[in-house]
Amino acid sequence: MIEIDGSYGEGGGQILRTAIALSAIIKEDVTIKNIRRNRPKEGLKPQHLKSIETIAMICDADVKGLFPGSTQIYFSPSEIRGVKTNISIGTAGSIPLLMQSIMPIAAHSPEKTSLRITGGTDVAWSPSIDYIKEVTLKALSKMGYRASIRLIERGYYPKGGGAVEIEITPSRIKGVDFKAEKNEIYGVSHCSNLPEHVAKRQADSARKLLEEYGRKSHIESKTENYLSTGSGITLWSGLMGSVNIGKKGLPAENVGSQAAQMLLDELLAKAAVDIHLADQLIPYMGIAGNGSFTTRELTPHCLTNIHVTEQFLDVHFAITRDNGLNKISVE
Ligand SMILES: Nc1ncnc2c1ncn2[C@@H]1O[C@H](COP(=O)(O)OP(=O)(O)OP(=O)(O)O)[C@@H](O)[C@H]1O
Repeated sequence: MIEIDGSYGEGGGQILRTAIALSAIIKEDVTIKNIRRNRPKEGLKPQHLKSIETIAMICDADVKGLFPGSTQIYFSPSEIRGVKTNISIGTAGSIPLLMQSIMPIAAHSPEKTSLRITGGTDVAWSPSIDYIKEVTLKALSKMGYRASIRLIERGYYPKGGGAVEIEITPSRIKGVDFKAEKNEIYGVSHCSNLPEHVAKRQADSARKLLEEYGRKSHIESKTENYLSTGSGITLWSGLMGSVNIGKKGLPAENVGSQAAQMLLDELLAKAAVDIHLADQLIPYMGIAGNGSFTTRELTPHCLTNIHVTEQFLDVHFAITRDNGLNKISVE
């Protein structure tokens, strides 16, 4: 049995997602203690509970300690199988983060996995659904990963009510040496139950700042009347993305220009992947047993994911410097 200390490094929910996913893939029991110790309110939140419940269903696992606020769980997996089911995280729990926990496992199933997930699609401290589709999945597809994602309705904090369908096809993950790419910039600026000009102003201000740096962009504006009220913007270019969520008191112009600035920070660094994709790729590179990328900054999320992945798989990640960037390679 593997023991993981959930307070290590970043000490957040990602340790849990990576540990449970890898436990299911290598079929080895795991105990995780001190869950989310470094967060203001430690223990399992609805998003984490639903992730573990869904993974337990996919691999017929025996789980102990699965309740809201729990700080220790024991997870004992069996065979992975394809499932077709609906999952409701409730309110605005992050759909992309639940997907992050399930995606590595579903690729190892002998059958397809089809999930319809309800919750939040565009919430703070999480990739947006557009980021998962346009950045994460694009990188993973280069590694042989096969999935399709369909956005049905957006869900914003606090009401949620968003819905997404994901279908994952069994696939073999292979390592890739990711290189910096030069691509056009795309984006989607959206709002719900707010005037049309909110999404438009977000898009216009992002476009304007990108133009000042000589970058042309194609940003769609969308206004809908969904269950929840909110706004946001996701920009992407190759394997770089940026996400910003609107909030009361933050002018739409700032939502757009901050997203553009975050993307520019990534593009100007000329690394292969952005700082968020970097941490997300680690478990897949571990599974593949090879691959590399450069990234602008090594985040605590990335370093923690490396540590957790190394506890489960017989891999070592080397961290070196390459032309002023951080290079991560599987050895
Ligand atoms: N703006 C963003 N764009 C893309 N990915 C993001 C963004 N913000 C966060 N992420 C990703 O979301 C994940 C967040 O993990 P983290 O452990 O912080 O979340 P969590 O499960 O909600 O836990 P906690 O509530 O404990 O913070 C990481 O993979 C991170 O890279």
